[in-house]
Amino acid sequence: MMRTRPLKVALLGCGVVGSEVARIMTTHADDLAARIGAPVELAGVAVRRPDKVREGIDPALVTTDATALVKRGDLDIVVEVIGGIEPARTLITTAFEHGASVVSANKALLAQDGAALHAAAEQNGRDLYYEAAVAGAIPLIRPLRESLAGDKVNRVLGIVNGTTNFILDKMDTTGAGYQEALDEATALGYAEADPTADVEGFDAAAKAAILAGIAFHTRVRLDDVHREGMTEVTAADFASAKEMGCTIKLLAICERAEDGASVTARVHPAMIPLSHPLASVRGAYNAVFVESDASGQLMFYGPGAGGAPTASAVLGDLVAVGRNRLGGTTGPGESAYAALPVSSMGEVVTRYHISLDVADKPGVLAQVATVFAEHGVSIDTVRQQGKDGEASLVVVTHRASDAALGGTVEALRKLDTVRGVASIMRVEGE
Ligand SMILES: NC(=O)C1=CN([C@@H]2O[C@H](COP(=O)(O)OP(=O)(O)OC[C@H]3O[C@@H](n4cnc5c(N)ncnc54)[C@H](O)[C@@H]3O)[C@@H](O)[C@H]2O)C=CC1
Ligand SMILES: N[C@@H](CC=O)C(=O)O
Ligand code: NA
Repeated sequence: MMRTRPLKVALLGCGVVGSEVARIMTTHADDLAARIGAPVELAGVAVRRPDKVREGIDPALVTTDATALVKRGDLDIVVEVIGGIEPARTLITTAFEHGASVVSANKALLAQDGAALHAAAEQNGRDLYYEAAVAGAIPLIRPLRESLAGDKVNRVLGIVNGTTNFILDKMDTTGAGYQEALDEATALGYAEADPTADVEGFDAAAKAAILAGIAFHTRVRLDDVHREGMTEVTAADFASAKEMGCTIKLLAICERAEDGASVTARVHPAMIPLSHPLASVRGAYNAVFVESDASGQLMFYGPGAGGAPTASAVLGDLVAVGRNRLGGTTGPGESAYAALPVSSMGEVVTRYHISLDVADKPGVLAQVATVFAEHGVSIDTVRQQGKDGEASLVVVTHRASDAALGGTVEALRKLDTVRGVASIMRVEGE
């Protein structure tokens, strides 16, 4: 039966995502009401620039005072799509204190302060939902939190940043320059307000922290995630990858250690074979593999960024939270009971592709191979190319720990015959 009193929703932020949330709330109002069991009323919209024309939004609802809006006391749900840490954090906490549930797309904030926000939601008997915070439209948070709650997740691996996938894809397939591709991703609404968050891997690391936390029932914060961005990936790296039958993607990888006693989370560019499904993830699409004991391997794929896809996830949360409000209940909160330690990058085990500039003279190859052996890193293949008395040596290793590889590279740099380490790239997905 439809309740006549509407659920009151406040929208904080009306940018790329917020404007799409408002649009769909209006155009799909009847369906949303039928699905929730009560009409949804847009009760206020907090913006920074009040003079901007916002099609479909009643100017009387627009305010620059987000704090006063969340303190109104009659709101059922606050949708936070401002981004950043403050004032978003205070606004969300204030919304809980004044009786509202919260839907947010803010991965940066959740990765930094998720535990405190969950606690505030629980203390006030309200919901905190954030499907849009990871991989845009792709349902990932709810499947991990709910559908897989009876299984044991061992690994989450994937492409979780649309902007960098868009850039790397363009560099690989059209030879476009980095800046040109980044400008296009920004114009399309994929990039963060400060795109450094995308290209330096902070955004993907925040998402990795959120995914690892839910997957392993353990608190994982942004600082626990090893992070390398993609700004140093060059056309030469793509050429090396092609020679190996690979391409390069910025990956987020969260793993449970083999003994189950700890977990790791990392973000870095990696070579993956062209035959791997992640290699064909194009543009701003995301794809995430989840491996669990009983389910085996699951793949989640779809648009990972952009206004409308992200709004889809926000509205899905809005419906879920709205139903909870009507039912006088809340959904699952934070689950961190396992409290596993998060190990450092040194303990991660994977394969490596290393490109060295060396002197082209007898004995160099043996010298280099000895350094690898001394550090317990086993070589899979070596390829050498001569160029005017100098040579380039491409070594691909078997699986080794990051610590062992680090020690190897340090020792290689000390060899007189090694002129430089041109690139080191991890090889995943084999
Ligand atoms: N754009 C995308 O593809 C996705 C974005 N997100 C997240 O969604 C959130 C919003 O992202 P976008 O819409 O892309 O950013 P945006 O920069 O287009 O929109 C944010 C809006 O909030 C406004 N704002 C800032 N401070 C404010 C304040 N104190 N009061 C009221 N309004 C304020 C800004 O003027 C801006 O219009 C961020 O947390 C972002 O990480 C999540 C998934 C995908
Ligand atoms: N900037 C982010 C937006 C979605 O989370 C991205 O590019 O993935
Ligand atoms: Na999502």
